[in-house]
Amino acid sequence: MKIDIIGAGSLGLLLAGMLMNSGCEVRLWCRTEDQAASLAESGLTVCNVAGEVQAHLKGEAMSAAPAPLFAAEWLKSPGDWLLLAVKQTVLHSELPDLLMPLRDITMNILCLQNGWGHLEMLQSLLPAASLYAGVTTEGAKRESGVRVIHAGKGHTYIGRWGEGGGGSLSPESLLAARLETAGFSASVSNQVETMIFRKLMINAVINPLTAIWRVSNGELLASAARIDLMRELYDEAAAVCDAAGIYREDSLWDDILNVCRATSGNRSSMLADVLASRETEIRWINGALAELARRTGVDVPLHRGIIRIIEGMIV
Ligand SMILES: NC(=O)C1=CN([C@@H]2O[C@H](COP(=O)(O)OP(=O)(O)OC[C@H]3O[C@@H](n4cnc5c(N)ncnc54)[C@H](OP(=O)(O)O)[C@@H]3O)[C@@H](O)[C@H]2O)C=CC1
Ligand SMILES: CC(C)(CO)C(=O)C(=O)O
Repeated sequence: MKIDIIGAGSLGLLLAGMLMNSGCEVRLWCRTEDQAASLAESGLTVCNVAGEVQAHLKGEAMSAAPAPLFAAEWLKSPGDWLLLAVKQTVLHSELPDLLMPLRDITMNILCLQNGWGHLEMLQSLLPAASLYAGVTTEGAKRESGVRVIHAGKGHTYIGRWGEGGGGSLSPESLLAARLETAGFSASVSNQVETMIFRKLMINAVINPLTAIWRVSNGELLASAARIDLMRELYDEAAAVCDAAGIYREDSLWDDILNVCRATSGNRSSMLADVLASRETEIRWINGALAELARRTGVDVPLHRGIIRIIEGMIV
């Protein structure tokens, strides 16, 4: 299986390193020539949280190049899967131009972004492509352009966007099997919309509060005042899901508390973005929820307020 990955950040490097280590052909498409050159020189290292090396690929084994070359190269030599491992912000701003030459091409694309709204955008941009959502609880943290930490082992659900799931020989089943061979836990889901919303609810409660209070995920549970506000955000989000007819498990609130415990030392991705003065993904997480609330006639004043607070942090 030949896999292209656009985005050589935390998740992209983790996927590339583990897939290549298990013998898969991977082409990695970076934002900068500098990172592609560093990877060709130093190779790629994946470590676990204890600092032990899980995979090391030598520089000469790497196929890394700047992303603007991707479309022309793909047309010359097509891959089986394209994995998009950039942030929502980039997916909506720079990726459309980069992918435009593939507009009429039939190809399989897996979108790994947290949040909601990107799949519709991509489907209208690339009407011939088969789009899949990848909802992952893997934890990845890039240490440098050539080194990534596998910060937490999770599970990845892969599901066809817009249509029911396929059978055992469907492209998504083969990709899930390939990820399993690489050491990940992965399976196919034919309820991908439910999975996306479940992850969105978790991110909508945890991410903005960690970013505002500048605390780790676990520190959200340190006081009753923090938990109360989390609960109020959750209740608003749950009302939106119910009004929109989106299934939600009864255990979801407890699941959110458990994510805080399981990732207690983690800096959420939104806190990391705020600390690095990068635009956050709030528009596609709480923002998507607020938009759905508007369409279903539910009021979500806390989410609306929190979106403005986070957006005001980046100038
Ligand atoms: N990290 C994780 O554990 C998880 C992440 N996700 C989701 O996965 C997505 C990616 O997250 P993550 O890997 O953490 O993010 P990172 O910011 O670590 O990585 C994004 C990468 O995209 C690159 N990039 C930016 N612009 C372009 C471009 N025009 N062309 C090619 N590459 C570009 C960045 O390059 P540069 O650094 O040079 O700017 C960076 O390497 C997000 O939507 C996130 O919500 C989901 C679950 C877990
Ligand atoms: C689950 C959580 C909150 C883990 O940090 C996450 O997905 C994120 O930080 O974006």
